[in-house]
Amino acid sequence: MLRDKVRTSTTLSINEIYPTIQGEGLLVGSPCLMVRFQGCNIRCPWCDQPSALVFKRPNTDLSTLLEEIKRHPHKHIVLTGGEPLAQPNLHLLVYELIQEGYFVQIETNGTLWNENLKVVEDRIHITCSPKWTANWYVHPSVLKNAKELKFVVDDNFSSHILKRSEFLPFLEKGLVVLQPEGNKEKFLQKALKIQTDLLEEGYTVRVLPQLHKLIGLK
Ligand SMILES: C[S@@+](CC[C@H](N)C(=O)[O-])C[C@H]1O[C@@H](n2cnc3c(N)ncnc32)[C@H](O)[C@@H]1O
Ligand SMILES: Nc1nc2[nH]cc(C(=O)O)c2c(=O)[nH]1
Ligand code: SF4
Ligand SMILES: [Mg+2]
Repeated sequence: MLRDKVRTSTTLSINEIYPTIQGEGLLVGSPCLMVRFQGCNIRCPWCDQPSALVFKRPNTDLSTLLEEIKRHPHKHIVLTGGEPLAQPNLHLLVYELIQEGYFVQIETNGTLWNENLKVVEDRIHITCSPKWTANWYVHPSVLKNAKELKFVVDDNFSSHILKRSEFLPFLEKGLVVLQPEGNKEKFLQKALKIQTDLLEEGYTVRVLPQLHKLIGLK
């Protein structure tokens, strides 16, 4: 059967799969299965998943990956990395997950898109985290489909980034999360100051440290 052939001939580059609580963004607190891919097209100096940036493990075929996912009770699947949209076959996994009734979230730096996702674009929760290491570039299709923008607040971040024309609609709709780099106190205070200043201008942004790091989860 064609579907079986696709499942056994398709491979993806997996770093790790583990159950946890969504520690970031608008879906924070939700029990989820983290599916972390290997490889990323950019390099952020403070990336907290450095082991996922390299290709250490051999690829996994789609059928084996689906069997592993189905062994868990979780319905919320977080596709992350590394950069999940750098996986050429990501769409084939997403099709299968949606077909099986999973809630699919993609954590992405936003620089890449996969046109094969167009047919399911309205059924994925895309969390886009734009990066200065990519000069804040976000692919137009990611901008069109993202449910939230999550900015890491570090020394390079400032609120005028949020006023860029491509990000302003998210700011106006209250769909921006400020995430202090490394949960560091100085970046938490910077994020809170930005939040207060923006409130004076009529904008509401959320400040959310990485919950999993605070409660000792991965
Ligand atoms: C490791 S990345 C993987 C997915 C994708 N490459 C991306 O950057 O969105 C997952 C999330 O962790 C955030 N992140 C990475 N390192 C961080 C750090 N040191 N402090 C806070 N957030 C960090 C990223 O901005 C992103 O929102
Ligand atoms: N608990 C937990 N939540 C997360 N949300 C996004 C993560 C990521 O690395 O993409 C992440 C992570 O690494 N752990
Ligand atoms: S884009 Fe994401 S995975 Fe890639 S280096 Fe930056 S934070 Fe890490
Ligand atoms: Mg992480």
